[in-house]
Amino acid sequence: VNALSSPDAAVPGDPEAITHEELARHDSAESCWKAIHGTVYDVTGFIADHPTPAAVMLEWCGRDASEAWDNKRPGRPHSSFAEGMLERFRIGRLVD
Ligand code: HEM
Repeated sequence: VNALSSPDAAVPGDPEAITHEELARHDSAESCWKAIHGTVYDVTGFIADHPTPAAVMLEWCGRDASEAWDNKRPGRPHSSFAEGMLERFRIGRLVD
C-alpha cells in the first residue's frame, strides 16, 4: 500500500498528513487548527479578524469544523469570498 493507492492513510514522513490526535492538540487561541472537509487549516492568526465574537471561532479549534463551516448560521454556508480565504491557512490534510 502506498500513498497513491491509499490517499487517506497516514504515510510516515508525509509532511502533509495530520492525524486527529495532532489536530486535537491545537484547540486554543494560542494555536487553533480546524479540519474542514478533509483539509487542515491553521486559523490562529484569523481569530481576531473573524467578523464574530472570538468564541464563535474558538469553539471549533482542534476539531472537525466542516459542519460549522457549512452552517455559519443554520442552513447558511460561508460565502465564496470566505471560501477563497481558506487556502492561505492550509497546512495539510486530515488522516486517521
Ligand atoms: C469553523 C468555524 C466557523 C464558524 C462557526 C463561523 C461562523 C461565522 C459566522 C456566525 C459569521 C457571521 C454571520 C454571517 O456572515 O452570517 C461568519 C462570517 C464569516 N466568516 Fe466564519 N466561521 C467559522 C470559520 C471561519 C474561518 C476559518 C474563516 C476564514 C476563512 C471564516 C471567514 C468568515 C468570513 C469572511 C465571514 C464574513 C461573511 C462571509 O463571507 O460568509 N470563518 N462566520
